[in-house]
This record gives sequence, structure tokens and C-alpha cells, in this order.
Amino acid sequence: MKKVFDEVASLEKRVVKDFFLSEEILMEHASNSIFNYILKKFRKNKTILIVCGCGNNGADGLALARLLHKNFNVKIYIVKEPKSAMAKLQYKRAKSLNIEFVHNLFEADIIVDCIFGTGLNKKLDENIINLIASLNSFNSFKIACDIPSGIDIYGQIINIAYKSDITFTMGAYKTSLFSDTAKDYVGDIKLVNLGVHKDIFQIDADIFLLEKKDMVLPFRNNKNSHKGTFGHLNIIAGEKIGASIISSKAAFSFGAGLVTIVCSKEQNITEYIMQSRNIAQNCTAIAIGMGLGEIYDKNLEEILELNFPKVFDADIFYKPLIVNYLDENIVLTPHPKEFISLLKLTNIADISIEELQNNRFLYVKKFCKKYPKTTLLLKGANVLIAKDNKIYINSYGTQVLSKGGSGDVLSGLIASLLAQGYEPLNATISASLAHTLASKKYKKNNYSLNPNDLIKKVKKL
Ligand SMILES: NC(=O)C1=CN([C@@H]2O[C@H](COP(=O)(O)OP(=O)(O)OC[C@H]3O[C@@H](n4cnc5c(N)ncnc54)[C@H](O)[C@@H]3O)[C@@H](O)[C@H]2O)[C@@H](O)CC1
Ligand SMILES: Nc1ncnc2c1ncn2[C@@H]1O[C@H](COP(=O)(O)OP(=O)(O)O)[C@@H](O)[C@H]1O
Ligand SMILES: [K+]
Repeated sequence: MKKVFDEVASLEKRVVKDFFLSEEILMEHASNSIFNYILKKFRKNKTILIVCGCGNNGADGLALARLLHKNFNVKIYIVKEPKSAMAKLQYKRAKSLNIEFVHNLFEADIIVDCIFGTGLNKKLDENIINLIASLNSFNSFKIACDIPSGIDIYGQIINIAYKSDITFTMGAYKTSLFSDTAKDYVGDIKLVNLGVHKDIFQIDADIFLLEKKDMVLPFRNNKNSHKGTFGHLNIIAGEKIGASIISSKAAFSFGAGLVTIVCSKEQNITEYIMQSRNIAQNCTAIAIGMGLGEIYDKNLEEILELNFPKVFDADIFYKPLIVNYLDENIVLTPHPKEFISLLKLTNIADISIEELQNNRFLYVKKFCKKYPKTTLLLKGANVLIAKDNKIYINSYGTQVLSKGGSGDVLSGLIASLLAQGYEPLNATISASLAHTLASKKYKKNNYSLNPNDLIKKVKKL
């Protein structure tokens, strides 16, 4: 996993102060990394339009223009006269090299957005809104320097934002790049080294970006085993049995030795999944909430009192009783609407879905502060997993997963690992990665995936 920071300016200052680098060295590294990328990826006859603002983001662009000049057909468009010292210096250098400055935007082969970086601090005026809209309308390959212009430090769009194919982020990953809103604007994200190794540049973090290698699949080590070795998951069925069936199939495919659906009447379910009226004697984990609908408090309480690891999903986030059971045994998998109900039940906040989506990191941190031992997975375009005041981002999911039943597969995968003895945070991280990475293996198109297709892909990880 990689470290992620809310702000990077203090890290830059530290490198200048403690390791005697200069702002100029950092900037040269920033522009050089984009230069090298363009040099490798594109032929030399391509036109490149670099759009520069008045601060150091613009200065990065002017330095980049200097590096690209004579290698490519480079044009600079100045949005606002250089204001920062570095922007003035880089402007002077670019001018002295006779790089062409243009006064009209055009559809270049490549556009590099260096209008605003982390310094964006107010609403965009009409001219800049129109300018970004024009850039977005061009069919060029679009690069963003540090962050797509128009996205603020909270990852929100103030008026409009540049839509890039790739973003070069300077020095460290920023949380703003991983808001759900930003996901349609950042494109691929590349981390740029600013002159010292990232382990020196970056201090301790409490937010992390998950990588494929963080996924631990439930491979079986010992040949001398039996079904009981791999746990017995009990899924509490509710009014909509389909949700439990999907979860049970996902759980079975992900290694649980036995899976039982606990239901009050006989159901027509998959033959290898067991069914029972009661929780099994040898149960090792419970999943509850998916398709639950109404349930008597007394019945719910009896289940919640059982001392097994549990996944709480879906309808359970509307039951006030659960707030008494949010301990280290519990994994919560709400989507945003369910999470605002949980925030209300726990007296943390009474907010709208929009307020949550604009501040996902903030409300996950608030929840974590009150319930540090519980594992939380907040669903979304970028999934946030949290425990012990640390947040883990899973950014691999895509719109292919926006389907009824995708969440039931996820809860089944997590519960399966819990049943097999994984610690709750590790179970949640590995299952969430398996869920999203499996979905990426579905290549037909991005609209037709169903839960069974997803489970098939999980089997092939
Ligand atoms: N500080 C350093 O050592 C480094 C800085 N770097 C670059 O510097 C950037 C940050 O530079 P700055 O702090 O100068 O900030 P920016 O270049 O992002 O923008 C700041 C300027 O834009 C103006 N501005 C902000 N919002 C505006 C709006 N809505 N409409 C009109 N004008 C607006 C501000 O008044 C300010 O003059 C980073 O994103 C990165 O690209 C990199 O070169 C790496 C090294
Ligand atoms: N656009 C998207 N990008 C990434 N992941 C998504 C997207 N849409 C949905 N998902 C994922 O799909 C799952 C949907 O779960 P949920 O909304 O609970 O559906 P259901 O309860 O019908 O199964 C979650 O894991 C969510 O993170
Ligand atoms: K930018």
C-alpha cells in the first residue's frame, strides 16, 4: 500500500528545510517527469499546448515547455500573468528560448493543464470556466499537472474541472484525487519523485492507497484438512432470499468450508449451500442484513449477542439496536445511504447523502474516532476501509459494479474470510480487492455484469 496525504505543501517545505533542496529542484523534477512520459509515449511531430496559470502550477508548465521545446511543436497559453517568483522565473526562461506563446486555444495532439494545482482557493470566474470547458471539448490526449484544475483540496469541483487522461501528482498522493467526484476527472494517477526517495519525502501517514499485492487470497496450505478446517459461515436470510443466496455463493467460492443460510421456512436455494432454522453449533462467522427487511428486535438481539465475527450489511443499518454491538468482531459494509443512517443512529452526524459524498474522508474519520475497533467499509466509486483511525482506499472498482447484487457478493466474500479465521480488517481489505479486481477481469462491456459473472471472475483471481 502507498501513503496518501491531505496536503503535501508541508512535506515540500520539510524537504527544502531539512535536506537543503530548493523549490527549483523540486519543480525541475516535477516537469521532468511529465517530459519523460511525453517523450516515451509520443512521436516528435506532435503539437503540445501547455495551459499555464499564475502560480507554481503554471511554473511547472513553463518549465515543461522549456524541456519539450525543439523536441515537439510546443505552444504556451497563459491564462493569467505569472505571479509567483518561480512562475516569473520560468516565464523569463521560456521567453528567452523563443517558445511560441499563443492567444487562442486549439485542439493540439496533447494538452497539459497547469492552470491550478493545490493553490486553487476560490470560485472560478466565467473566463476560466469557459476555458476549461473548451479544453474538455477537444479530442486531445489530456494531461493534468498535480491535480486537474478545478478540483479543490477536498476533491470537489467548485464550478467545472479539467477532465484528464492522466494526472501527474507531485511528491505524494493526495486525498483530493480519491474523492468519488474526482474519479471521472483524474484518469490514471502517476506519482512523481521530487528529488528524494518517497520514503524520505513522505512522513508517517494514516491514509493508504491499496495495491494488488495487498490482497491475500485464501490459499490452503495443508493437505491434511477437511471442510470444517475452513469454517462455517451462517448467513441470516431475510425477506429477500436472493441477497443471501448471492452472498452464500460468493462465500463458498471464496473458500469457506461450509455455508448455511439460516431461514424460517424451506427455500429453493443452490444445492451445495445448506439451510437451517437455527445457527449451526460449529458456526465460525455470521453475515446479517442483506435482504433482511423486517425482523423482530428480540430475534435480532439473540443473533447480535452471539460472540462470532460478523458482517453487518444493508437493512441492518436502519436498526437502532446495532449501536450496542459495534466492537472489534464487526465489519460494517454500508453504501452512502446506509452510512448516513448509521451516522445518525450513533449520534455522530445527521447529514444528507450529498454532504457525505462531498466529505467521505471526514465522516469516515469521525466514525473511526468513536468506534476505532470496528472495521468500516464505505462503498462507493472509491471504497474507503477504516479501522483504528487509519483509512485504506480501494480505487480499483468501476461502474461495471453498479448493479443490484454486487454488494451481496462483497459481503459474502468478507464473511467467507471471517469464517476462515482472517482478522476483520485483513478480511475486509482482501475481500474488497478481490471484489474490484475480479470485476476488472470482466471484459465483455461495462454494463452487463451480473453477480454470477462476478463470482466466476473471483474464482479466477
Ligand atoms: N512548492 C513547491 O516546491 C512545488 C510546487 N509545485 C507545483 O506548485 C503547485 C502549487 O503552486 P501554488 O501554491 O503557487 O498554487 P497554484 O499554482 O495552484 O495556484 C495559485 C494561484 O492561483 C490563484 N488562484 C487560486 N484560485 C483561483 C481561482 N479560482 N481563480 C483565479 N485565480 C486563482 C491564486 O491566487 C494563486 O496566485 C502545485 O500544485 C505543483 O503543481 C511543484 O512544482 C512541485 C514543487
Ligand atoms: N461506479 C462504481 N465504481 C466502483 N465501484 C462501484 C461503483 N458502483 C458500485 N460499486 C460497488 O458495487 C457494490 C454495490 O453494493 P450495493 O450498493 O450495496 O448493492 P447491492 O446491495 O444491490 O448488492 C459496492 O461494493 C460498490 O462499492
Ligand atoms: K493542474
